[in-house]
Amino acid sequence: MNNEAEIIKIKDVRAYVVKGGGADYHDQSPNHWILGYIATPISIYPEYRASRASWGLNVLGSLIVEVEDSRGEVGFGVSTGGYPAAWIVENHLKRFVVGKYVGEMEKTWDQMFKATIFYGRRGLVMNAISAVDLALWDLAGKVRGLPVYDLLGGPVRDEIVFYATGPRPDIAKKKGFIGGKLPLKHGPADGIEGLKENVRIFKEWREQLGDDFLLMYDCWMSLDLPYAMRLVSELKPYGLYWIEEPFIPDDYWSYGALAQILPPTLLASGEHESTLHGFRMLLEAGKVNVIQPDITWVGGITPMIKISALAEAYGAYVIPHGSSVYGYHFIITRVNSPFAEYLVVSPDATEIIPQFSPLLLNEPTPENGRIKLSRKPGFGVELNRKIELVRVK
Ligand SMILES: C[C@H](O)[C@H](O)CC(=O)C(=O)O
Ligand SMILES: [Mg+2]
Repeated sequence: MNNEAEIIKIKDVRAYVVKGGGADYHDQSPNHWILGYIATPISIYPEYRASRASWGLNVLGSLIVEVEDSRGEVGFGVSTGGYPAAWIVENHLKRFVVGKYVGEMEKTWDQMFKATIFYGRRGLVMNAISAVDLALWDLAGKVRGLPVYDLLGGPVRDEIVFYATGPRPDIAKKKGFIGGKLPLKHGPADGIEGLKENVRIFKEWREQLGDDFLLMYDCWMSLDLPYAMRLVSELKPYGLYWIEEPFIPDDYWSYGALAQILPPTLLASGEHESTLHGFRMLLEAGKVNVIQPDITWVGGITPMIKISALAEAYGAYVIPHGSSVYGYHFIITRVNSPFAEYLVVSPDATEIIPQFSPLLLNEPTPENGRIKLSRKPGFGVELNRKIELVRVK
């Protein structure tokens, strides 16, 4: 750390909310594929089965946090969490940031986490902490003139390869992705007919796409153990690479039970998990092979360093959920993160557009299924000032 950076202090923190896509990629118009007929825990209620907008998956909006240092340099970070998370940043977290020197991420994170345990640990509070932490890493990179991946120890590979999440794995394959993750359509409430339909959809894609293309199913917490066991048994002959998030995050024991019948199919989960201890439970009791922290939800880059090291000790991959550029800067520095997720956010899943569209400028987007990161300082992206940022106080 150069001496100059040591004495540069943070003088202001600002929180904003943006509606319409961005880091809250579920905040889309109701006819977007991501809000359609996809199994969720609340699908057991027929009135909430056909559309994920019906029960409010798109209510939050994106959170943006800016941190400004005494020389006027600004770093920013993003998350979901919308207005309530922005309020937490302005009215609670700010005090742990203003007056710190640029680069004090570990101490700031520890203070923000410990001061919010009484109402936090997960969800909105971790969204808020994430955006602050990412803003601090962005600023630290800008002050030093280095990309965040250099602050994390430097790249272990030249480029990142991707799988794509969405209902059109055929387009993903044509565009050079190494695999596709399908949203599971039916959950237990759709009965045996729904289960057979889930299997039929998967089988047809496998036959169309060939054996070497990775194919996964994302169950978005919607299954119970007996259903998951049967689904996996029926999909194994068709080369299910991983089954993702079959159960609600706290049910580590169903994860552990399912893990016993899975190999060679992998068990993936963790996008709604947080804290080092939460991931320890997922790895130890849940026996997951792939953990998927979302860097914009889990608390930012700072906790990722520990969580990723823990996963390595368990022989597990770390393939962050979503996370866009924040994930890319982390993944490129970690041996146990062999590829990345690209979440298809074009409404009909036919185009490859930036994951956090329209929030960021210069957001890297896979070309031929891969990305080479630039050497721009910080995370190398800027806020798109043409969209409406609403300041929250
Ligand atoms: C498609 C999934 O249901 C969800 O919207 C995104 C997700 O969980 C993932 O990308 O993983
Ligand atoms: Mg998922």
